[in-house]
Amino acid sequence: MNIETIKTFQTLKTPFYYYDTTLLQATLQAASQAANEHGFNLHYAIKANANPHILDIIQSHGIGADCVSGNEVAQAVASGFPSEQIVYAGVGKSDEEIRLALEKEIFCFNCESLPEIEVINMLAGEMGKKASVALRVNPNVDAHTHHYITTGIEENKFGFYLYDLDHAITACREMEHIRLIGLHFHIGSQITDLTVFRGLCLRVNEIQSRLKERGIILPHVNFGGGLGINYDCPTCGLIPDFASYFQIFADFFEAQPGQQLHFELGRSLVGQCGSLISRVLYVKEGKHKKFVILDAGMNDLLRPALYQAFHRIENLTSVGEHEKYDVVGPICESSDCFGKDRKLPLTNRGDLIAIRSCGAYGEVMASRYNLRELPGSYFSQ
Ligand SMILES: Cc1ncc(COP(=O)(O)O)c(C=O)c1O
Ligand SMILES: N[C@@H](CCCC[NH3+])C(=O)O
Repeated sequence: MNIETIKTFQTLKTPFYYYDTTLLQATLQAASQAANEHGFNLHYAIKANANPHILDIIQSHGIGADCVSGNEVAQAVASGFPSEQIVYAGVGKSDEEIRLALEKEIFCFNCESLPEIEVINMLAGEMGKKASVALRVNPNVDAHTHHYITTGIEENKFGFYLYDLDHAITACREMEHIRLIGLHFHIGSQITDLTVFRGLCLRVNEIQSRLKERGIILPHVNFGGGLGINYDCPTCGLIPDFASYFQIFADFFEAQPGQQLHFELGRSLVGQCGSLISRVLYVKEGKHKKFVILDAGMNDLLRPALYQAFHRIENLTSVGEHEKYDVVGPICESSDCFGKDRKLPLTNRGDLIAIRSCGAYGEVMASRYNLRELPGSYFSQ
């Protein structure tokens, strides 16, 4: 962040999210180019950041949308994502949400259980429509990420378990208002070991050859999202290595003739462009440590409290000698801590602090806990 930007921050009410739109544009460009090289279809997982201005920028790159609620579907449509590029996943779609998605004629429901598909079939019938459906399969592939954000092993609630798949396909084919068009996978988030995706490809190959023996080839395969970002050193990896990520699917997935591949990236598209900017309210000396108390709390950025997630913390306005601090918020919870023993320049009341890599699952997970205001958002020019 340059001096002019920091000067502007001084005039703004903190805390707020700041988005570097130049970086966002460059990231979207890199991702689209890498996907296009292989003819892959790219969707943006709106759950990562649903700020309308961010959505405007993303949809202008011709990227589709992956949604997980009726409101996300409505927002995607309102933001200009074409219906035929909208997919909708989630283990608990309500009747109202399903009706809305049918009305908007989205490309595909990524379905997670037979009871859900039976309801979609019934509602589509009532509305005189046919719903396109992909089965989300839980492939039992460990994503080697934080336990809370692993979604593709059998203990997780997500998707059809492998032993249920044959039965589910047969059942779908008997439903009058369901058009079965594909398979969907999403094994977890913040995956930094790319060999995990190779493992996913190999498992999907096995699943496909089993289906092929039954004469079943579905035209669409969706590999979900999950590509991680570098939280330890954002500047070392401002733009994730999309080329290597997509190359894995090109190399290891045995696509059937005419089969289309889809991806739903969230974090890797928006994570590095956002920072949470806050002010130091107090510096408090404890017996064993010093605390920097910010005017931002876990209600503004939940990730450290929820997943013990690491985010880099920078003092934007002080330089010089360093000290170790615990950087905490004002919320009445001990987990309201953004970082322990962080080395920062000698820090004072009024200093501006940036918490980096907050573009994904930051603003969108903010709450009004303790009846605090929601954080604002600003964008680079
Ligand atoms: C079904 C589905 N697709 C895509 C994503 C996006 O994941 P990520 O932000 O890790 O790319 C998620 C979130 O984990 C998801 O649940
Ligand atoms: N919210 C999580 C990721 C969950 C992704 C949604 N399935 C995070 O901040 O890392």
